Amino acid sequence: MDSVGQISKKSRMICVPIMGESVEQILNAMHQAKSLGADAVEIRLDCIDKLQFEPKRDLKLLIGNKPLPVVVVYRPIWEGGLYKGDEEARLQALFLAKDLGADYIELELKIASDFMKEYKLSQHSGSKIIVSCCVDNLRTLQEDPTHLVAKLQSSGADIIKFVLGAVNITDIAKVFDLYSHCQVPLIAYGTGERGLISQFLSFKYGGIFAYGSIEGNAIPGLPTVDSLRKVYKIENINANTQVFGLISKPVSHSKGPLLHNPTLRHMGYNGIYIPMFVDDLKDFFSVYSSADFLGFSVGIPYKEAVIDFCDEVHPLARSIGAVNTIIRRRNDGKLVGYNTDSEAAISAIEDALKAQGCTKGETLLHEKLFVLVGAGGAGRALAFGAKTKGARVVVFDIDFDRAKSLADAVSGKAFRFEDLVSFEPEKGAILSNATPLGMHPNMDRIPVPKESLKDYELVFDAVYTPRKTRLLKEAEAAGAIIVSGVEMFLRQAAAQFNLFTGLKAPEEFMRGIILEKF
Ligand SMILES: O=C1C[C@@](O)(C(=O)O)C[C@@H](O)[C@@H]1O
Repeated sequence: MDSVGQISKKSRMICVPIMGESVEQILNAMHQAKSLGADAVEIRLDCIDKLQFEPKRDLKLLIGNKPLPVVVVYRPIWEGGLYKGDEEARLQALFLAKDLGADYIELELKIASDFMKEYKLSQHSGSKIIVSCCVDNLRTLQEDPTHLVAKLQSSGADIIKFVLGAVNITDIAKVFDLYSHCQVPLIAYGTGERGLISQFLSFKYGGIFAYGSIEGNAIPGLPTVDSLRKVYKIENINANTQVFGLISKPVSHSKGPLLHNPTLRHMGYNGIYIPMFVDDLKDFFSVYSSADFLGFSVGIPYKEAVIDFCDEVHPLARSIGAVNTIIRRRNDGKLVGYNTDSEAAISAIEDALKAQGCTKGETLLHEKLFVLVGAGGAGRALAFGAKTKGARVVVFDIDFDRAKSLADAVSGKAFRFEDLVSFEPEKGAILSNATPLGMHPNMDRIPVPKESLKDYELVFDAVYTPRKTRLLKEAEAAGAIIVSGVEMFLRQAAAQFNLFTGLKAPEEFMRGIILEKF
């Protein structure tokens, strides 16, 4: 906001919605939001216990003691809120909030014009008026969202707000489109996990608010303020920021954003790396086809299926049958798929062998028995990598056919998962886990019986949360060299960074982040 109280499209704020049930809770949360780096808070009066709420007394307390600019919302049940009482009393409370000096009051589109007439409110006088509209599902909406935006604008609002229940991440592209149809400052976002990207990218498209929560998962679809400030640093985002993202389902477990975002900044690259909850690859690639979306990591369960959506696939990725990295080639916009998992895992294993004094030069895995558990995307990358280095590969998977087809592809042998218990590896064998067993939160799981671990020279676990899985702890106790999935994660991400940006990834910097944050 400038000195005459106009809101410029450039004034951008991180706002925390507060849904406390008592005035005391709200006051505490406002202070917490401030200490975490929020610029504004949104108080939901309809969440306060209605038996305790006394508008005059409580609004005085709340507005009189606000540590940050405050948006007052009193959401009625007919717009998805909790307020069920008398409409006149609700509107009077909002007017009172304005009188008491609330920085913003929010009015629902249905009542905004009448309210402003009745209370003789005009733009640019005292509190700013936000006029909002919440839509559950684009598919059942009777009109085009741009019409709604036009209606919101003609209400005379200082700021307009469009909130959408995001059913698919592709809905959010429609939300981004609204910015180009809007002459007044706009707040637009999608709710839920599929709407998350609308908060990260709000400032790219010209939004004036991005919402964050105080604690993780408190409000589905909201990142924490702390992460918006420290991981994503969204205050730096602008129209030219290039977008990289992880396509996955689920996606929230990934530590990719913790690693890629600081690295992009460290290299002075104007980019952001965000989690993208994708339900349907075809829809996703047809909607997010602009040059702004420059590269993607691919996670579970899409590493194999995504091949069909690449215009070109690197031969290694093609033979593995799994792509974990896609770039939109800058000169022709084509999607090119790569696999950075394979080299990452195999080089991590070889370096660990070298560090322990095994010196067979380039051919450390040559002729070694490579026992692989799990024949999914990660398993395929490991099997092909090991085979390329001359190892003899054996594959276990709960789906025997899957094990067999991978084993055949690398001239190896497949075994039934049940036989893992009695399998006796030769001395010096390498064990690799490429199943999710042992991953947070099921950290007590182990893919092989611990008694069998003594025979392995080295044990690798592709799981990277936790850093030292139960499998690795037991293997270490049995005397094996251990290699954590964190090492593979780091290396695949560094190779991805090279492909995404065309720059040489600062590996030592990235390693420092891993040591500090993982
Ligand atoms: O397997 C992984 C992990 C990952 O999916 C993630 O969760 O960040 C990112 C992928 O690039 C990588 O191949």
